[in-house]
Amino acid sequence: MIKITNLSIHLPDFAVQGVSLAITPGDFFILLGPTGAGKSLILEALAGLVPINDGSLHLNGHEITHLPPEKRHLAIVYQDGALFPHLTVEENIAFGLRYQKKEADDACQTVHDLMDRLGITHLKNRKPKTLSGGEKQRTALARALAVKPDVLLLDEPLSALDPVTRKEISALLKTLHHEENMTCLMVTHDFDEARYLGQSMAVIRDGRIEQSGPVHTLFHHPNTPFVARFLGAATG
Ligand SMILES: Nc1ncnc2c1ncn2[C@@H]1O[C@H](COP(=O)(O)OP(=O)(O)OP(=O)(O)O)[C@@H](O)[C@H]1O
Repeated sequence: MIKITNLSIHLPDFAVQGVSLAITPGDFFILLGPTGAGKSLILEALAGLVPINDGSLHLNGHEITHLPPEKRHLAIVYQDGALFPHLTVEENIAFGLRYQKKEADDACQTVHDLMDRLGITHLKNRKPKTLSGGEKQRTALARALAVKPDVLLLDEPLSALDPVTRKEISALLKTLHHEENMTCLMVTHDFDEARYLGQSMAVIRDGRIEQSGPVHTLFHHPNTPFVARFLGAATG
């Protein structure tokens, strides 16, 4: 489903170097690693938001390396939701649908169904600055799902939330992933989140993949001293 081959990104003070990953359809794939390791850059390269120097990206067998972001059939959710401040909750969710050739009635139905599913119908006329962190992330998730992406990219979507809301939204993510059988790729710092949500994962270090495979394998059978030390903090 997602194939990243030999991805390289050269920045003035940092480089992603020869990253290759294959993510199967329906997988919940986690990118874990120390701060500044290049996790978000890999996500953004896939979304077409940073220029890449080398390598190729494929989605469902089609090369997307040089496609503009809006043609990649991906949606991304950020830590702070990145909602449009001047639009209401309902308008934020409907935003991406403007670019899809959908009948107005269908688009309206999609938005209402999503607000209902994510429990935010009562907030539909509110602007983002009046929302709590959890309400913002529910809206951001609804906006991402509205365009029916092939892959949902999640860049630390839970890290700005208080612990209770974090649990709530991560349970919601798990349900959505299960119900939609959607492929998800998530950057996180949180070992518990990785174990709760993830099926596969890669540990990233200094712009390279240190180890990738099933979540359970990485936590229990790390194959480098770095992964053992890094994840060791989680297993005690
Ligand atoms: N547009 C850019 N221009 C220059 N340097 C950048 C750019 N984007 C990211 N970097 C640098 O690349 C490195 C990796 O950044 P990235 O955001 O991918 O790390 P990360 O693993 O996601 O970190 P964190 O877990 O802290 O979010 C950092 O040193 C960052 O400063």
